Amino acid sequence: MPAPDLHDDRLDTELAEERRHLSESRAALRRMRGRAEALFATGDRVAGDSYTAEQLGRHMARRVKELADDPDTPLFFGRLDIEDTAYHVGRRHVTDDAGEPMVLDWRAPLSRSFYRASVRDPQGVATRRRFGFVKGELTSFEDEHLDRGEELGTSSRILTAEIERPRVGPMRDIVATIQPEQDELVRAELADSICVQGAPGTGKTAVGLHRAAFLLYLHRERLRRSGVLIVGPNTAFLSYISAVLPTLGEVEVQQSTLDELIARAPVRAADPAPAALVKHDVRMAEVLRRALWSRLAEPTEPIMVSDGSYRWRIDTGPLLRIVDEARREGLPYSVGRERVRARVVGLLQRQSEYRTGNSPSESWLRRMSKAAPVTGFLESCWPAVTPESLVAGVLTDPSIAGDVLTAEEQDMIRWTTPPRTVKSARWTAADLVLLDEAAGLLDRESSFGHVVVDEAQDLSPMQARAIARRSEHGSITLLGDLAQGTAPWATTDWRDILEHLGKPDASVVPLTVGFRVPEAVVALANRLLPALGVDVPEAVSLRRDGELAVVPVAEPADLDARTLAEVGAALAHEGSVAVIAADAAVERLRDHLTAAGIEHATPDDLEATARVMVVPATVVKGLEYDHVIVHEPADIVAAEPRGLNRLYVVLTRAVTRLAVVHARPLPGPLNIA
Ligand SMILES: Nc1ncnc2c1ncn2[C@@H]1O[C@H](COP(=O)(O)OP(=O)(O)OP(=O)(O)O)[C@@H](O)[C@H]1O
Repeated sequence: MPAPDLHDDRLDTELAEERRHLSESRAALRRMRGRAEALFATGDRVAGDSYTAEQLGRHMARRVKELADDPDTPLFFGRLDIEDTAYHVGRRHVTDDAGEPMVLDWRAPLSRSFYRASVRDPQGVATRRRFGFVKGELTSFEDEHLDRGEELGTSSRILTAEIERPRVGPMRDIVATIQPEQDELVRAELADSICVQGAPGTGKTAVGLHRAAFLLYLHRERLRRSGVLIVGPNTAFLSYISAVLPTLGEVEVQQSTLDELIARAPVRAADPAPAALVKHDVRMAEVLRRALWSRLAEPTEPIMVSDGSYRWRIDTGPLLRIVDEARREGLPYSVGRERVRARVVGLLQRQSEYRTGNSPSESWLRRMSKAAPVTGFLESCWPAVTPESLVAGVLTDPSIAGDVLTAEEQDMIRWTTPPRTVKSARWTAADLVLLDEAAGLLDRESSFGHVVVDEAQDLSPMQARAIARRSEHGSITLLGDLAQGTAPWATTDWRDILEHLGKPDASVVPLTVGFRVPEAVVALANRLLPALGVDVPEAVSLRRDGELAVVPVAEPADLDARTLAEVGAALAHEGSVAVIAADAAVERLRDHLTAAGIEHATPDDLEATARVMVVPATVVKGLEYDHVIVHEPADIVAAEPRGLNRLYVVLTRAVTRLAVVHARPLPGPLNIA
């Protein structure tokens, strides 16, 4: 019989101890949750009034939710040994009944060393331990004895396994394996606005979401009041990322597309491309500003108003001064209008005080502010305007733009048949951006404490201004890749967008290490880069595994069948499968899958169990799949002006295998050997 391996024995004992710590931590978390639930149940009885009861109730409900334990997610994933004390690092704090920490939240100051300590700068850490899990079961660990000069970096087995694991379902958090360059961004100060330029799969989305969670932890009360907003490119993307923050215990972050954020009216019409381009141009802000303020007029008549006992009069001279002063104060239009009204009433009040010796009552002041001569004066000199009436005015007669737009541009946005009333206007998506700008000229927009914008390279200047209004008193994290810009107005220089966002001094930080796309696939996609007209660093993939197949099909009629055969081949492996095709081919391909009896889903269906999806090229941004089958790249390129950028996005969605099936010649830049 072979002698027992003492080394293995020691490891087994340690593993058993760690497992015990895990189950004790789970039990402690259950008790924490139990206590929170008990408090929740009695909350309304201890609260003094219904408002406090509601506030307390909401707080407790959130706390109970935050303390939910997901049996499939490890409660801790690392351990730091510092001066003979072991600290387990996990998704949230867990304390024992005496309040002693059993697991430290990954965002706690001490946990920082888990991500940053190195042999060169050990930060007091003797050993860093990473745990391997299979479905919530602790199965292994890996130690780095920093005090003995051992450091694994990206060769960590556990990191590699995490990166290479097959993808199924929505995006997961990366707390266990955040890399030092990512951690620096995640833990940046709340006051700092940053712009992350990163090649596909470098973890930009992950960094943005983890930064939001980190800021909420550190500035809980402040950000709870002002709010944190995540802006993503489309609903499929938002569904994909929606689970990340809740798994990190953050359940109160607003996640929205830009269109949803500014949707003050339904979209019922579409613009021709040239008109949309003009409407998204930053000069439209100036056009709207001019159109609005040109509505002011000089007072030409005095105000004469009676309160039933006396008659009062304000001459045009003082009225002119009031309007001029309010104009110079630079207030939003509607705020200025109310200020003018208040000053007019103030003058009436002074006259009344002078004549009667008494201060008039509140109701007298209210009556005067609504009196017909006062509102009549306002209507002629500072008329009420709504966003809809302002934009409708400009689209009915764009000549108000003067020399800001050329005559040709004015013609492009002019309504051919103006609606009978503003209410019946059929707004386009670009009009909503204008309506939002108009609303911002009329009133103050409330600002979030922090805004994360993903795929930000696609923001138009006017869209960036919509976000600027919502982050005026907060900071932003801008995430994107200039090479993935597909919108007609996509930026080629981050400084331009940052300027429109009102954060010109934000630093632009590159991320270059790719965690998604295998090296061979990155190499293919990188062939497109020189043709994209942007200056960005190439991605370097951490993944040496993965497969790439370019599949020529001789007969165009066989293209779909060959694509289906690739789906069949992919299904023999573990993980998700996506056919990505030009939008026009999507329905047809879905029908083929149905006819072949292959279960399939759409990308925004979170509940779907099917492993296969057919995804239109225009919605695949930000998403990833284990096996990607790209159907006819030439059609994807031909479908839109920035088709090559779209193809670059499409080719960089694969985690394990990419098959490019084509009957037409491959787009030129892909052919460079
Ligand atoms: N430190 C990490 N550890 C493990 N996985 C990571 C890490 N960083 C990123 N990933 C994984 O790599 C994949 C790509 O990340 P993410 O989607 O955030 O990249 P991205 O830069 O936003 O990509 P894209 O430009 O295509 O939108 C995701 O599956 C993410 O979980």
